[in-house]
This record gives sequence, structure tokens and C-alpha cells, in this order.
Amino acid sequence: MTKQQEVPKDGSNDSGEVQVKNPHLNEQIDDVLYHFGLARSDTNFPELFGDVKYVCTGGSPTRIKMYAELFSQDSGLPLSQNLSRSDRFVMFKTGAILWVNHGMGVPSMSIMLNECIKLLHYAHARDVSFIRIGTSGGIDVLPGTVVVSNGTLNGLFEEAHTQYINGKIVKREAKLNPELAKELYNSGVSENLPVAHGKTLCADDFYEGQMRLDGAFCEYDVNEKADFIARLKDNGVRNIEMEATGFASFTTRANVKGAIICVALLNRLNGDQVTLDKATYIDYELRPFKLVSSFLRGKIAQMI
Ligand SMILES: O=P(O)(O)O[C@@H]1C[C@H](O)[C@@H](CO)O1
Ligand SMILES: O=c1cc[nH]c(=O)[nH]1
Repeated sequence: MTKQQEVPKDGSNDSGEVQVKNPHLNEQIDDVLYHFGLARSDTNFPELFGDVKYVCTGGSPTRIKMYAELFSQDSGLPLSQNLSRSDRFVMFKTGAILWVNHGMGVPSMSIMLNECIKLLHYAHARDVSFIRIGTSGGIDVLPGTVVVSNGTLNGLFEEAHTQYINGKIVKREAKLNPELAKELYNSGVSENLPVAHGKTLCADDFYEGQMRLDGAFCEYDVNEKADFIARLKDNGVRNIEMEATGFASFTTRANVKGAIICVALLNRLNGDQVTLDKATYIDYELRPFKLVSSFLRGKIAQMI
């Protein structure tokens, strides 16, 4: 086990490598990626992951496994076994594409992203893009619409991701890659999918943070909820989920492109409950996958 490649002091790196910006890692002989059950000392990261160009992620482990299996069928690329040795996250590989789930909300996703970013850094993977493929609550869009995010907002309507570190609030820029978003949007159009552009609100929970009236607790009234949804609409927000600002901030810090594609399960102007029957739910959750699969197959054709 050799000492890891030095991290530049200012964190800068224009080689296209996935960046970590933590000088303490230079002092570590090994690094255990605990939530994947993988360590530098027991796994050949460059051999297994050095070719990765796209990381596709979403909350549910069974959904991400299904996407990886379907992509293997669509592309003809062989599907790996589950490369994660922990029960926290699953990880599959189809050629240069890695499929990893992230759980629900920024705290879970930030663990996955920290470890995935280090894994790809140790693997010397270059020019990597991360795509979050998910579900959301739509704002003034028909259920089933695939929203390609062109910006992210936190609960204060700021384009920022907030962390509490060392007893202080730390705010970081939360921008997505506009060119990647445009390419993905165009793939949706060419697949005849109902696509929309718009900002994505990142809430800290599913109920009060999204101004639902159907949680266990609620201290606002129906008019306040309607005002909130109207304010979102006026600010160009097209959907609400629970990861966007964290995802945008982490991908920016790691020097990778980031995009978010989420299907709207409902139109929040018309209600709060998700009441889709199973067949419709499956149809909807496949829509953002179809868009990304078409995009990735185009990219693979260019790589050959
Ligand atoms: O994994 P997805 O995109 O479906 O996650 C969204 C956002 C929350 O994590 C979860 C709430 O149901 O759905
Ligand atoms: O309304 C919704 C639907 C999915 N995910 C969310 O976070 N909100």
C-alpha cells in the first residue's frame, strides 16, 4: 500500500480527475470506504473503477439495480455483480457507467458522495459526470413530466447548500452543469418523453419542509401552503425533492459535472398524496431512466 497521490494545497487540479480537497488524506496509509465495505488496501480501485465516466444515482437500491439491469439490456454491456460489500448502498457497473443508490435526503446522499468521490479519485477516473435520476413532486406540471433541473434552491430560496460545521453555518454554491442539462433535455425530446426545464427545490423532509398538509404534524393552513406553492412557481421552480442542493454542491467541489432528472409523481397544485397505481408508478419511474439510457448510449457510441 503506497501513500496516496498528494492533494494540491489549494485543491486545484485541471487534469479532469475527480478531486478531493482534504490534505489529511495524504497522511493516511489506507482509506476504508465504510459504507461501501471497500478499502484501498483490499480493492484495486484503478483496475475496477478507472474507466468510469458516468455515475448514475437515485435513492432506492432496488430501483438503481433495475436501471442497471435495463441499461445492460439496452446497451449490450455486461452487468457487474453488486460491487458494494455493505448493506447501506448497492453499486453496479456497466462498462464506463456506475450505478449507485444514495438513500433518502442529503445526509444519506452526502455519505455516498463522499465515499464515491474518494473511490473515483483513488481510481484516477477522469472527466466524470454524475446524474441523479429520481422522483419528485411537480409544480404546475402534469404528473409523469420529466423535469431536467436547471438550478437548485434550498428552503430559503437560495441557490446554496447549507452545512453545519464546527458550530457554524457554512453555505456553498449549488450549481448544476448547464451543458449537461441541455444535452439530457434534448435526449428527452428525441425520446418523445414529456420533459420540462426548471429549478428544483431541495427540502429537508417530505412533509412540513414541502408544505404538505398530510403529515403527522402541521402548523400552517391551506392558504399558507397555496402561497408557498405559488411562490415556488413564481421563482421558476418546477419540482421538489430532497437532494438537489447537496448534489449540486458536492459535484461542483469534486470537479465533476452534475445533472438532476426527476419525474414528477404528482402536481402539488392539486394535492399532497401520492396515489398512483403500481403500473403508472412503474411507467413514471422508467421515464427518467429512458431519457438517461438514450443519452448514455449516444455517449458510448462516441467513445468507440
Ligand atoms: O430517490 P428519489 O429520487 O425517488 O428520492 C425522492 C426524494 C426523496 O429522497 C424521496 C422521498 O419520497 O423521493
Ligand atoms: O412530492 C414528492 C415526491 C417525491 N419526492 C419528494 O421529495 N416529494
